[in-house]
Amino acid sequence: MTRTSSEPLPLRDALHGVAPYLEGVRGRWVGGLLAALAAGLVALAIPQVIRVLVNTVFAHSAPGVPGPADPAAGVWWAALALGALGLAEAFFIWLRRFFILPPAADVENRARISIYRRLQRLPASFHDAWPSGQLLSRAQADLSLLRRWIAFGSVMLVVESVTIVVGLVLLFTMSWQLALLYLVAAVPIMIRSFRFRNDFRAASRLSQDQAGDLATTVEESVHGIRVLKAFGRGPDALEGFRGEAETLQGTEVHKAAVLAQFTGLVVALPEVVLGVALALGVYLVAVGDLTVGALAAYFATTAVLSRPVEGIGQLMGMTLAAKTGIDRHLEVMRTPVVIASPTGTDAAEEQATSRAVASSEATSAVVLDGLPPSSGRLAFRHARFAYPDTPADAAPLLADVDLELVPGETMALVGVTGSGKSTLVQLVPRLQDVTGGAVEVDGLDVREYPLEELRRRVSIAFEDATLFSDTIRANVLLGAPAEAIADGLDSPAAEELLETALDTAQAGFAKGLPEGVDSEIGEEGLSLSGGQRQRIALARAIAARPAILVLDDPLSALDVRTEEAVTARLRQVLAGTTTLIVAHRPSTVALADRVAVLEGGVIVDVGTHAELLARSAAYRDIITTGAQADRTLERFADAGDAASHADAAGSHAAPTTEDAR
Ligand SMILES: Nc1ncnc2c1ncn2[C@@H]1O[C@H](COP(=O)(O)OP(=O)(O)OP(=O)(O)O)[C@@H](O)[C@H]1O
Repeated sequence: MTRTSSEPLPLRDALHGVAPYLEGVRGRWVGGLLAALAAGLVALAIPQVIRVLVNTVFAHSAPGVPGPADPAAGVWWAALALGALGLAEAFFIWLRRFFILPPAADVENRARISIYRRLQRLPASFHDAWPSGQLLSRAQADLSLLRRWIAFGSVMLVVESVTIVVGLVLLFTMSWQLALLYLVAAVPIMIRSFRFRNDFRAASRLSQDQAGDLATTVEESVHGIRVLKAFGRGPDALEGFRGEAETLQGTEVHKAAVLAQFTGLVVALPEVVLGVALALGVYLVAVGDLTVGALAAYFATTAVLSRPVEGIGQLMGMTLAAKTGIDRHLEVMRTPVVIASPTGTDAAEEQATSRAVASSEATSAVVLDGLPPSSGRLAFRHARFAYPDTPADAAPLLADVDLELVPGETMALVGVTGSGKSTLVQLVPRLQDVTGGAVEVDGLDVREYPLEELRRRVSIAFEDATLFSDTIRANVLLGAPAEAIADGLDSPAAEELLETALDTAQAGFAKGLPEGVDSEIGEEGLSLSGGQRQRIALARAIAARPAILVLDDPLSALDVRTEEAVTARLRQVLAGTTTLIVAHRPSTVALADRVAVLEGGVIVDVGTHAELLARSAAYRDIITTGAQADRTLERFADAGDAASHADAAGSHAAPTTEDAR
């Protein structure tokens, strides 16, 4: 999916958008600019010394013309001045880099941290809509463009413009006829530059968006490499990638052609004019209207001017690319955070990051006054929800969900595939927000809680267990209460929490890995089996010690016996924790205190497993499908390893059937 913004932001607006990143670096940028200006002016002074030098020599050698008293000394002084000016120019160039490079890297870093933080805060629906490659390119390539523009482009654009203006003034002081001739070349260049600006900006935006799409394709195919291999789709994926890469190549070539056309004009026109200027200059010297020194200085000045005149197109291109990068960055930064804390803590956090204030200070300020104590009560009050892309005339996915869980209760949520179970449970920690009605935790609407506090009370484990490339210890203790890990992830308190969580989730296999719980589990935990990943993710939810545990079918990849062992331990260890578990199989449902049936966007029945079996045809339908799956899995398990079954039932840390398999 390509995300292309049709309208570029007005310049003022774009600059205003990046202003927070520039705080504290403006002084150094100005210092760098002054140094660069000084270098440019020194470069322009060199031809003036040449003029004096040449006039001195020619004045002395011309017969009948009175020369200076000591022409040799004049030459030495001029040579010395040239050397000194060369050294001064080199020093000022060094000073520009010294002033500007560190703050430019700082700006890039701040912007990168800000966009990362923003991505954390934007709702799940934003991430559903935006391809990851687009976000990657906005966090990487676009910000590198910004850094290069601050460090080089912005400064040199000012310096080269000033150099051109001052150079033209100097040319006029030497010979107005020759200067006028040089200026004639500049007018068509300026006219052409307006068209260039529009063409290049459009090409630049297109290439940056296409680069983002290409990054998405790489990311998706690396992520799904097993599927591509298994289905032999590698060559097709390569073809698709080649197509996208060639499209980008075409755009880049077009971009280069636009730039080359402009640069060609900028280079060629002054060169042609210089040829004419040589003839005119010699004539002016011959008729005595110009000194030889001034003619030499004229050409030396045009040589100094050639770099800025030729480079101005590149610098404009760089400026436009950086502007496009800023627009793309701000597109993400200005996407509203629709799921936010009510107290304004989010805004404070964002500001704090822009100012590069230590994040720990910024995020810890959560107002807890007036919040009810955590008891584990959970209720859905006429909750409605429809995804944003639902047609206006279609019924919402969740039409009117009314359900209450008492503290400590385990409730299973069942429903046919696609009935909205996962969506419903995501409303609890506000991964999605209700579009009507309310979800209450401990008697208070979840939208009334600071997000940090809500997510402390509610912990969730998903069917699709996402792990991070870190140790098992770090993954499990990811959401652990601050007090448990205050002394580090290997403190006794953290160790105890880790033990209990792994034991409850039947994830004892972790201890058998080469480095036990300190084993690195590879990118996204792909070195583990699906069932092992699910159990680590479950242990992570348990280690958060929530008042309310939401489990979105987190045991689906386990065999029936391992699942039974996990569920039985869960009930023991989490006796006081309210648990809402999305379930498909009778084995999970049977362990719940009550079961709620979701159908047609409403809860159609609530009761114990036995009660529902007796009275609900919908429930019997759903559960029969689940039971068939159970039996199939059981047959696999029986054929597998009977001995590991005995282990699983008898010892919590022992390998389960799934591990043995
Ligand atoms: N991000 C999304 N944007 C739009 N529609 C979505 C999104 N996520 C899910 N849906 C749609 O909402 C419906 C319910 O999905 P959901 O995952 O909540 O169902 P479920 O009952 O959990 O299904 P399953 O039992 O298969 O896991 C489906 O039709 C699905 O296509």
